[in-house]
Amino acid sequence: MNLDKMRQNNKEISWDAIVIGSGIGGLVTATQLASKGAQVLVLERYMIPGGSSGAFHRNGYTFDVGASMIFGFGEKGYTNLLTRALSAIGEKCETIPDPVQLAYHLPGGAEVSVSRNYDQFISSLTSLFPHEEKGIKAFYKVCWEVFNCLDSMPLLSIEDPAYLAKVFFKAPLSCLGLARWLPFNVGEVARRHIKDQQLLRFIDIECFCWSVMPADKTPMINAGMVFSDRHAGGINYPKGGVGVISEKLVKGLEKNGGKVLYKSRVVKIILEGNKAIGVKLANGEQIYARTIISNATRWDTFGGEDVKEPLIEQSKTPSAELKWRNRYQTSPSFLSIHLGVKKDCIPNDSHCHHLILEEWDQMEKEQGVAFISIPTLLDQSLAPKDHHIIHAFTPSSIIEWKSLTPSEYVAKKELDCERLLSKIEKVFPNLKPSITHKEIGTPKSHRRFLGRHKGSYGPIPAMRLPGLLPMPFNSTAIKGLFLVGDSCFPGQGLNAVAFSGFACAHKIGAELGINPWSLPE
Ligand SMILES: NC(=O)c1ccc[n+]([C@@H]2O[C@H](COP(=O)([O-])OP(=O)(O)OC[C@H]3O[C@@H](n4cnc5c(N)ncnc54)[C@H](O)[C@@H]3O)[C@@H](O)[C@H]2O)c1
Ligand SMILES: CC(C)=CCC/C(C)=C/C=C/C(C)=C/C=C/C(C)=C/C=C/C=C(C)/C=C/C=C(C)/C=C/C=C(\C)CCC=C(C)C
Repeated sequence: MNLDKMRQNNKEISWDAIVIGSGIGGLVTATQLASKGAQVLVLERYMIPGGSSGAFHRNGYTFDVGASMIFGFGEKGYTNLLTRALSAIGEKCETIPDPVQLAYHLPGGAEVSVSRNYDQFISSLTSLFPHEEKGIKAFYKVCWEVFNCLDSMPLLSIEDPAYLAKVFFKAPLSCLGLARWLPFNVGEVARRHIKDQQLLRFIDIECFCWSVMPADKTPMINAGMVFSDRHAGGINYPKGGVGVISEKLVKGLEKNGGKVLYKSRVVKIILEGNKAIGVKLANGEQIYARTIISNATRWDTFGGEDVKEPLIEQSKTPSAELKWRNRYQTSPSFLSIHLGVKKDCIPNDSHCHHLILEEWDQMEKEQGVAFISIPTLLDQSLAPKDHHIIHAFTPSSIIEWKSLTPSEYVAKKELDCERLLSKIEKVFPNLKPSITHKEIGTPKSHRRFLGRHKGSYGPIPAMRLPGLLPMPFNSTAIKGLFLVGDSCFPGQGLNAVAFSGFACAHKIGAELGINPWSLPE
C-alpha cells in the first residue's frame, strides 16, 4: 500500500514519522524519510536545532556548542555522509578545508601534527619513532583497508536483508572486509604491528581524542574511518559555523513537507500493547504517528543508571535494553569554556585544533586531557574584527559537580576554568589578559541544554567488547520504535550519527515500502 493510501485509511494519524530531537542523527533520519515522500514531524525540546552540533550567538561571536572537527564533507566516495545528507534535500554547505586535523602536545614536550597530507603525517610520526617505520606504515595501512571498504559501498541499514543482498552483490570484497573487522578493537591490531610502548601510547591518545577510550576499547571500524578520512575527504569546517549544518537540514526538511516544532519536549512515548503509536509532550498534547524515532540517548529513552522518567515506561523496558546497560556505560561529559579573545594572542600560522596531555597516566582521569578549537583561524566571520574564538573543553563527570551548594558550584566553575586556561597558556602564552568574553559550561549545563543523561558524550564499553559487534542498530524490541544517534551503531561522531540516520531512515523506509529499488550512486 502506498503512503497516500495508508494516510486515507487512518485519518487520526497525520504523520508517518515523529522524530524526537533535532540532533544530526534525528535530522538526517527526518530529511532522508521526507525526501522519499514521508510526512515527518521533528519535536525539539530546545529553541534551536542541532543538539551537540548547534551554535549560539553572543556579542558578535558565533560559538559551536560541541562538535567542531567535522568529518563527512568530502566530495568523493560514499563516506561523505554530511555532503550526501544535504544534497538529498537540495542543500549544500560551503566548507573550508583544514590543513591539519590536530596538533598533539604530549608528555615530555613531544609534538605531533596530523597533516591532511597522509605522507606528511607518516613522515612526521616516523621521524619521532624511526625504528618503528614499518609498524607505523603497516598499522595505518590496515586503517586504509577498512576505510576503502566503507568508501566503496552505499552505506544504509545492515538490518535490511534486501540491502545486504544488493550491497554484497555490488561490493562483495568490501562487505567481507568489513565483516572481518567488525569484532576487532584498535589495540589488538596496533600491537600486531607496533612494539614501542610510547608509540602504542600515541595510538591510545589518537583514539581517545574522539572516542574517549583507549585503543583497546575503540572499535577498529571507527578508527579506520577516522584515521583515513582525515586524509581522504579531510576535515572541513562549514562556513558560518557548525550550526549551519542543522539549519540547512531543517530548511531542506521543510522544503520536503516536513516540520520542526521547537520548545516541544516529549515526556512519554505512547504505547498500544508492544507498539509505539505516538508521543506525549510536556504541555500534555498527544501526537500520533506510524513510526516513532528517538534521537534522545538510550538512557533517556529506556531508563537505567537511575533515570527517573524515561520516555518508555519502566515496566515496559525490553530485556535487550537491560543487557545493553550491562555492556555499556555513560562516558564522561565535558567542562567547556567558550572564549572571545584579542587576535594578538594567537599567532596567524597556528593550527585550528589542539590537544594537550601533560602526563600519560592522566589520559582517562577527570579533566586530564585538554582539547582546543579555534575555528576563527578558518572562518574569521565568526568573531568581531581583530578577535578569535577559543572553544576549550576537558572530560569531566557529572558526579564531580553534584552535592555542591550554589556558591560552591560557582567557585568550582571558576577554579577549574582557571586550571584549564593555565594549561592552554602553555601553547598560547598570555591568553588570560586577552580574554574579552567567557562562558563556562559544566556537565550540568550539557545535561540541561542538550537533554543528555549526565550530560554524557555517549555510551562507552563498560568492559572489553568485541569491536562494534554488540552495538545495537536502529530497531528496538518495541514495534514502531526506532533509535538514532550515538546510542546506536557505530557510536559517537557527526559522521557516525549521520550514518545512523541514513540506516534508520532506510530501515523504516523498507517497512513503509518507500525505498527506491536500486542502491544510491
Ligand atoms: N566533534 C566534536 O567536537 C563533538 C563534540 C560533542 C558532541 N559531538 C557529537 O555530536 C553527536 C550527537 O548527535 P546525536 O544526533 O546523537 O544527538 P544530540 O544529542 O546532538 O541531539 C539530540 C537532540 O534531541 C533533543 N532532545 C533530547 N530529548 C528530547 C525530548 N525528550 N524531547 C524533544 N527533544 C529532545 C536535544 O535537545 C537535542 O537537540 C555525537 O555523535 C557526538 O559525538 C561531537
Ligand atoms: C554481508 C556481509 C558478509 C557482511 C556485512 C558487513 C557490513 C556490510 C558491515 C557494514 C558496516 C558499516 C556500514 C559500518 C559503518 C561505519 C561507519 C559509518 C562509521 C563511522 C564512524 C565515524 C566516526 C567514529 C567519527 C568520529 C569522529 C569524532 C567522534 C570526532 C570527535 C572529535 C572531537 C571530540 C574533537 C576533538 C577536538 C579537539 C582536539 C579540539
